[in-house]
Amino acid sequence: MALRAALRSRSGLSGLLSQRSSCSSDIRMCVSPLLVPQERNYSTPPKIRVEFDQSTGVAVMHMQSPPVNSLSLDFLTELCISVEKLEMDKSCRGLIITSAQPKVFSAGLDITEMYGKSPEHCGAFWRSVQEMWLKLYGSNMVTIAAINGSSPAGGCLMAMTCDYRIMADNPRYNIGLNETQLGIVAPFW
Ligand SMILES: CC/C=C\C/C=C\C/C=C\CC/C=C/CC(=O)SCCNC(=O)CCNC(=O)[C@H](O)C(C)(C)COP(=O)(O)OP(=O)(O)OC[C@H]1O[C@@H](n2cnc3c(N)ncnc32)[C@H](O)[C@@H]1OP(=O)(O)O
Repeated sequence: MALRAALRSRSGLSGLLSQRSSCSSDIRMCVSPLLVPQERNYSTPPKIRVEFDQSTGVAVMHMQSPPVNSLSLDFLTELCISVEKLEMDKSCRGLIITSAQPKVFSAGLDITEMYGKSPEHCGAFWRSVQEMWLKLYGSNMVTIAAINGSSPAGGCLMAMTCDYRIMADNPRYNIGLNETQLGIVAPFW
């Protein structure tokens, strides 16, 4: 419901984008080396589950945030912390990212994080988006997106930052960038 409300109100999204565009030139400087999980609500189930096989050196990261693994601040924070932990374990050489949700890899940025929120919250959210793709793109591990469902927008961005992508062969699964349809303009970064 909140997504539909946000999509109806383009002004909410464009407000966010104009804010972010104004600080787009210093996005890299905004990125913190470590995301502090201040806003993680520990009473909720984990959104990320990692299985690491010591014998192969390969970790599988299951995204398990119902219904559609949308990239909320909490989700991105957990994901980045999980990647950091694996990075610190030198025996982990490869990372496979996949979805535990049926039919959807990731629905992209959580629209509800961009609608009716304070500038501070929007800033923290945007930094977490940047942190996610910089961390995956810059990872020393071999990263693979096992795309077992639709992966629009930010979901596509996440997949694109991996070294390899393998997508389930199902005509119902979509992947690509749809910001223009949403009225979002990707800022410089
Ligand atoms: C912008 C620049 C960013 C970075 C700069 C760096 C690089 C630039 C390069 C890339 C840019 C990356 C861009 C990111 C922008 C975004 O990601 S904006 C988000 C765009 N996402 C979408 O438009 C996806 C919309 N959703 C869908 O298409 C479908 O929901 C989906 C195919 C994923 C699943 O379909 P289905 O299984 O039928 O489920 P429902 O549609 O019924 O949805 C179930 C509930 O989930 C809610 N929901 C869906 N998507 C989102 C979302 N993105 N955020 C929050 N909530 C979402 C939906 O409302 C349903 O909830 P309800 O049951 O109604 O309560």
